[in-house]
Amino acid sequence: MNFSKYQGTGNDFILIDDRAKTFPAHDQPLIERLCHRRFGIGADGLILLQTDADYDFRMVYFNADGAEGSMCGNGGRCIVRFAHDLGLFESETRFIAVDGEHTAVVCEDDIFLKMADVSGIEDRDGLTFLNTGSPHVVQFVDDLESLDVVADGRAIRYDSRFQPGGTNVNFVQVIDDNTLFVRTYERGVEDETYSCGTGVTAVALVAHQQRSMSDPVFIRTLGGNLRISFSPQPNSRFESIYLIGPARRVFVGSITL
Ligand SMILES: N[C@H](CCC[C@H](N)C(=O)O)C(=O)O
Repeated sequence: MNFSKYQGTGNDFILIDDRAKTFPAHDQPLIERLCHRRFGIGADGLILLQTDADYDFRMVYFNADGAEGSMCGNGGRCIVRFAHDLGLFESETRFIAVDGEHTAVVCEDDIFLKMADVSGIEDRDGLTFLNTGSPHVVQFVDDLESLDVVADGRAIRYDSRFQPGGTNVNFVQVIDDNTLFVRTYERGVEDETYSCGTGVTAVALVAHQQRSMSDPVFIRTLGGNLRISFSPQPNSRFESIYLIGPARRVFVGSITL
């Protein structure tokens, strides 16, 4: 079985053209092994591209632990690039994912990915929480460089306030008026990743609400730079949210099952 490897700001994914629906999508140990960085290809997640009668394609996303995940923003940009490389559309596409419809535009290196509308930002006993397709905590810190993201992130990920599903955790340092540095602990990978698309989207919206940051918000991650534009609405609602940044094919190969 053939696969491609893509990365979006260092969040890396195995992409499989599953239009023939032959991939064993319920084999969780197999997906976990393929994502394993010693026993497999190595990736933060695995994404199937399937057909859909009403859209250009369907995105089915699995976390590195093999379980089907919620929406993945960097993976969304990667599957748009993959579909473009497969010749499924020219410059604009419409696809369906676990959190509903997405549109995207390919513009040279960058993919402009429209994210789901956000319906509110909560305060869960002192922690800021919102859902941008995946659940995220956003916490501002003063010194992000020296923070123990894995230990501090894991404590919040398993905190009772976010059970049963748990949450992803983003730590943010303000760099200047419209730039933030973000590091993320990702649920389902159970580690820090180089970047998280739904995570930085959550961060940008919280920065607008709590720090009056205007769009576009520029984000630095360990794996590169992203920007987020959005249209704020009353009651902490946000529409027309775009996650903008690069997504590239790294290599192609075949899996020996
Ligand atoms: N890396 C992804 C997030 C995956 C979400 C996953 N970790 C979960 O919440 O289950 C992104 O770029 O948005």
